[in-house]
Amino acid sequence: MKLTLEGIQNRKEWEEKGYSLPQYDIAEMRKATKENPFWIHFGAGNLFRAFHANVVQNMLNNKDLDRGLVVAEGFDYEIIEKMYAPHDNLGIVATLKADGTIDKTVVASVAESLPLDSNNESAYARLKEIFTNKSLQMATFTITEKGYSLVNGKGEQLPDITGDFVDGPEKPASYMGKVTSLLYARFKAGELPIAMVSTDNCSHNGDKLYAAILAFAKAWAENGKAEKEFVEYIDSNKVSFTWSMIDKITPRPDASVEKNLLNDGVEELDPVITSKNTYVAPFVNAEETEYLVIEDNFPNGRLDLTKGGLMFTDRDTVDKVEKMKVCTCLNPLHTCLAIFGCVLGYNKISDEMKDEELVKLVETVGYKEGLPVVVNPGILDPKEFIDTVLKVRVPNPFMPDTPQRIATDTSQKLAIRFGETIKAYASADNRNVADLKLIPLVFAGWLRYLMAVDDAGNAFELSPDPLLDTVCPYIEGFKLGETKDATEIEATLKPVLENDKIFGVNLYEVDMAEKVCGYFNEMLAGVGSVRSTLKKYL
Ligand SMILES: NC(=O)c1ccc[n+]([C@@H]2O[C@H](COP(=O)([O-])OP(=O)(O)OC[C@H]3O[C@@H](n4cnc5c(N)ncnc54)[C@H](O)[C@@H]3O)[C@@H](O)[C@H]2O)c1
Ligand SMILES: O=P(O)(O)OC[C@@H](O)[C@@H](O)[C@H](O)[C@H](O)CO
Repeated sequence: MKLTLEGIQNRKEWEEKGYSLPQYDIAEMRKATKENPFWIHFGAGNLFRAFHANVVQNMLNNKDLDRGLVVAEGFDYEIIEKMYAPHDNLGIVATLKADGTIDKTVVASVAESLPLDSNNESAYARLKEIFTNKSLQMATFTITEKGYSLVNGKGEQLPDITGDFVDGPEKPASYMGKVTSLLYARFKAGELPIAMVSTDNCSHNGDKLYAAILAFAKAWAENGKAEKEFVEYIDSNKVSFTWSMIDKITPRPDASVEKNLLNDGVEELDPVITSKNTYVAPFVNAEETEYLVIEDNFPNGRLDLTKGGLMFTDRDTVDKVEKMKVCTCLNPLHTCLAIFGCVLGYNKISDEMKDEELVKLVETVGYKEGLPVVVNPGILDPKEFIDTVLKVRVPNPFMPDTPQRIATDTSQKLAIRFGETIKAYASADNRNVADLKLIPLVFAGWLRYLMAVDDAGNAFELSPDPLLDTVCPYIEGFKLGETKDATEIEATLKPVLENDKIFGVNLYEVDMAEKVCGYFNEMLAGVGSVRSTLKKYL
């Protein structure tokens, strides 16, 4: 059983093994999509394949759509070369249910996959052709939070960005430069309307995309590389930068799922860790639960994607629902488990949900510290949401999610995942930041994590994070078994603790720095001291 257009011709063979196959004419769908694309996605990683592409597949099956999607990959071209091209853009989605069964679907909704690479003339020309097509309604993104950044960890502009600002839209090297050059082509084609929809886990994600693209438009206009009307176009109601909230736990492709598919007879499933550190395979594995709530602002109209389960609402509701998920009911709890999971030697998130202290930790951070300051968005109930996260989704033993995946880019996530709660306590008349006992423990846990030595005293590898080079030097002087006096710790860690980009607040200004240092010192005492610190405070 080969995962190619030819390989799935023998439908009976796949269906006998329980695979759901596309119920539409793939060639016809691809032709229609190429002629009149309506949806392009940037970021060909796992979430896109498990969620966006699967939604479109379901809608194609139900005849709610007649066209699929185009995907562009602008950071890690290996994903296209190694996973999309050899499999004719097909992918297997393995949905891991809480009862242990796996739904297996061959998804064929990706009509075209293209590297967003300005050195690849034909692919770039094709992308411009897509962007100048009147039919295009939306561009979605899953490129991680750092994908929108124009600066490095020290706040310095990235060299590619500086070069692109000067050189203009002809041949940009940076991701956002490339995306802006496609929008420039759309502007030149008659200021055609479009919705730019970030579906990354960052607060007010649409604003991040807008800020990056606007910076390019302004720089190009200032440097005589684009008309000033291009800036007006980006700022006009012809181009929207909608906010969204996305939710579907999508772990990296897992060996147990690969084995299951191999046992069915599916061939050539080898996962790859690309040179840019993306974990990809011809299949993706994800949970069943999914939410995609999007601000309903589509200047070129939109098809009725509610039939695929997407929810459309106003910006204020998206804001509330995103805050509920990203700042309280899911992602902070994930980060607690990621940090302490790595330090306590766990390799599976669901196993951590059998650990008495860790369960108490996430319950307290979630229900006691976070939930009281959450605003109910109305369309999803925060209490029910967190209940399902902690009782069904995260403990699902069939989900091969790892603390190491979630620990990726922690420095980029602490501010939104915990900082908003701290700010809410600081600004409420009836609350006190000092009542937050465990959020500072998690911050201390992160500093302890950065030592890259687990609670048993063994070295482990830190997950990739753009700030490692910036923050690790402050941690270098600390050794397991060597506690220090409080002033010494604070003096060393001050530049980190006062960095509001990392924590969302300056920890000194909210009187939390001392508490974090105290916890950190306790966790330094020796082998087992992370566990004993958790026991002491939980
Ligand atoms: N996996 C999940 O459970 C999940 C759930 C909800 C939201 N998300 C959001 O989706 C994002 C992607 O998740 P995924 O599971 O697809 O990850 P993935 O590792 O499978 O794919 C990451 C994607 O981002 C791109 N990327 C990485 N670094 C980049 C950079 N510096 N600039 C531009 N592009 C870059 C990669 O090329 C790839 O396309 C997450 O960062 C998060 O914001 C993920
Ligand atoms: O994807 P990230 O890197 O923002 O965060 C890791 C996980 O917390 C995240 O992917 C969750 O699985 C996801 O947000 C669930 O919807």
